[in-house]
Amino acid sequence: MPAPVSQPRTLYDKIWDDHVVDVNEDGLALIYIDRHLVHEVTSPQAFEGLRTAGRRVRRTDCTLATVDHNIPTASRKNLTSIESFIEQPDSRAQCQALEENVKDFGLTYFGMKDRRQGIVHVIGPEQGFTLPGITCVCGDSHTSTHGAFGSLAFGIGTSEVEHVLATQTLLQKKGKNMRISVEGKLLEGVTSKDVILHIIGTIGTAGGTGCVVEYAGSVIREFSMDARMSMCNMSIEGGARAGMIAPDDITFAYLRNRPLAPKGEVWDRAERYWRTLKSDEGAKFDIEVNIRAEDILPTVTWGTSPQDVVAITGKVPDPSAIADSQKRKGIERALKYMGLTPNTPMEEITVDKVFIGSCTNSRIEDMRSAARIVLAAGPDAKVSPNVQAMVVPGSGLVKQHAEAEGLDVIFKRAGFDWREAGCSMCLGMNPDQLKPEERCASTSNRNFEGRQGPRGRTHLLSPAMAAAAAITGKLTDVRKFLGVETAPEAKLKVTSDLDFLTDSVLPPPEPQQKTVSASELAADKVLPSAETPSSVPPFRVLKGIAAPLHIENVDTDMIIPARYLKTLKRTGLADALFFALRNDAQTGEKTNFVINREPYTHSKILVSDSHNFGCGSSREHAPWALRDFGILSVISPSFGDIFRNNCMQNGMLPVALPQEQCAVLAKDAEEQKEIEVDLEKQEVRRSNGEAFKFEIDPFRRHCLLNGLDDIALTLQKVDRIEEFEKRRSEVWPWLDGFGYKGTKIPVSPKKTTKIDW
Ligand SMILES: CC(C)[C@H](C(=O)O)[C@@H](O)C(=O)O
Ligand code: SF4
Repeated sequence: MPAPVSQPRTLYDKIWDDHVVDVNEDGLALIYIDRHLVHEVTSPQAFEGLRTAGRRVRRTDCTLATVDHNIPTASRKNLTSIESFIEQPDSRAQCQALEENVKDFGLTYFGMKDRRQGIVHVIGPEQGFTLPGITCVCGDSHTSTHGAFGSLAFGIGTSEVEHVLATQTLLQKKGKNMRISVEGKLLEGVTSKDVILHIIGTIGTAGGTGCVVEYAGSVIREFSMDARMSMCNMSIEGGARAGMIAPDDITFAYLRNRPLAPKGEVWDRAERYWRTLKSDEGAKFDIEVNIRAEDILPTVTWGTSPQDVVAITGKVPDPSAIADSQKRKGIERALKYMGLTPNTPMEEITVDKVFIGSCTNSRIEDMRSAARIVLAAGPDAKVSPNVQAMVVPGSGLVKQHAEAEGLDVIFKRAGFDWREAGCSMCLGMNPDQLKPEERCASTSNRNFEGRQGPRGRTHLLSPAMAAAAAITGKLTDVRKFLGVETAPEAKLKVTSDLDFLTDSVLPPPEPQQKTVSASELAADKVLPSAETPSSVPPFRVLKGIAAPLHIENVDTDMIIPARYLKTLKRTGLADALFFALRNDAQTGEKTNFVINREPYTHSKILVSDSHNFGCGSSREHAPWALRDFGILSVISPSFGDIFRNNCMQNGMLPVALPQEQCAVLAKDAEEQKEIEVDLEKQEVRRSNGEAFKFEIDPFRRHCLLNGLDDIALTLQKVDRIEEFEKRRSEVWPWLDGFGYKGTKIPVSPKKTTKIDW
């Protein structure tokens, strides 16, 4: 509850304070979640958990579901059902499971036949589901996108998805405040994508770990909402779980008249509140980073981490010039994977594929920016003969909007493939994938090994740069296409998003404030006692062989590639663990990778001597795969935030120790000496008896030691949640279910009380 506070507060502090339902003695807070987006990959196990426990979705009016990751982007002209349309059986099963679940639990769902369907992070803002001042979560790391509206938005794992579905709250530790200011004037041809790539290159992929980043400065203030979303989207690539931008007139103009935005007097009231959402003068930031706009050039990545950036005018780095041996090895490894020779000018790198899409860059402005370059290349410009280029709009509505502006014609005429909405080749869970060693200029956000297909090679860049690469067949400085006079008839006609949101095809918004009260919920369900043994096995002391790992920034795509996320279960993933490292891509034979070798095939612990283990995607499949293999504890100098949380939700212990101690333990592991992780004493013991102490939140320690289930514990606080909801309805009435009439929603809930939008 907002208490009278005299201290200057940051935007993050304010939103946080407004959402605290309860705080433990050790500072762990239960925060209320205003908006929950759900997709097919990270939700099946969560719904199954609800079913098993006999729980329902607490706030169907605050939950919105869609399919995006698995779906084909081929024409939907012949689409009758998911069953007949999706060929890959495991992709089909996940999409069908979501369709079942939204029916069973009474959720609003944008299916493949609904033109509002699209990537979760595109449709939330588009519909006005995302609003300033809210907390917003999704089982997806790029939920940070929604912070562009001045909200606290972050990705969570599947266990937390279940927690939010059941309780509409999350247990959270407050992060640090970080501010990144970009001041000055951007050079021609430099876009928000270049700005965020430059920032990640500056702070590194672990730079924002444990922080919520506020982007500030004149450059950010001048950015449109689409540009702000591209920036906040990639906060996770900078290690931060959330990024945010103070809402302003640009934000309000974007939101006004969106289907789910408040209307009339409620809008006025909301806007008055939203205008208070900015960091106070003198508010304290734990970390401040200042970037000069003039230092940013059109930027691309050369390696396999989003921090591996270089200006397009630059060259592939030369590892022989790097003194630090670990860094040098990292670069050598990345260059080998990328098939690049040191000192090659970036503009000489030829590409095989171009992908314009993903939740970073698939909005209308991204489409326009790419189309502008195609136009500037001349009326007869064609995609280079050696290149296959695809454009995948972020939602059915973006597609329709782009078509109304004739952008599809510009792309198609030049030989681009114009597709239907979805995540597509961003991670290739559908048929859109790179072949081994194919090189792609991609507007997505991750260039990890195997990200766009096994052994595929990714260069991240802006939509304009991607279009330029498609035409020339090489990574190209987009500025070569600027200042080119285009024929008057070739100029783009620009129309408003709202034309596509308010026409007769969409049901008009209808404010509705009915919610399931906590007492209603409690009445038909005896709450499980907190001390009831749950399915999470307790963790006390773990002794055994540890596998040493010497790779920096081990991302969750490396721990488990996307194609193994298509499961409906939490088990059976042992063979998928570190798949690309354990299996030779050419021969299919087992490699010499550490956990393939004796005695490490029996590892119970994994020791990384390098930072940022488990960064990237929120896939809980990463800890599930480790656990299935038999590894129950990971020791590393630092962890990706979501991965760390996900481990603890599964009775696994992530231990953060100083880098020197990790190096000592990794050496012990190399020598096949056993290591003992003792949670009770909070220490890691070497075989010679030396002990390294570690820190852990007291509450998390208690839960792990006793195998306690967070949901059962939270449901014991149902009175506090109900109290919060009552006040929320009074103070922020626009947050209760606004919405659709329901006529277009193709679901008929079976077991649950139906709450219409
Ligand atoms: C599938 C999902 C868990 C994942 C994420 O969290 O980011 C995906 O969207 C990705 O981009 O890798
Ligand atoms: S990063 Fe890619 S896969 Fe993940 S949500 Fe965005 S578009 Fe989808």
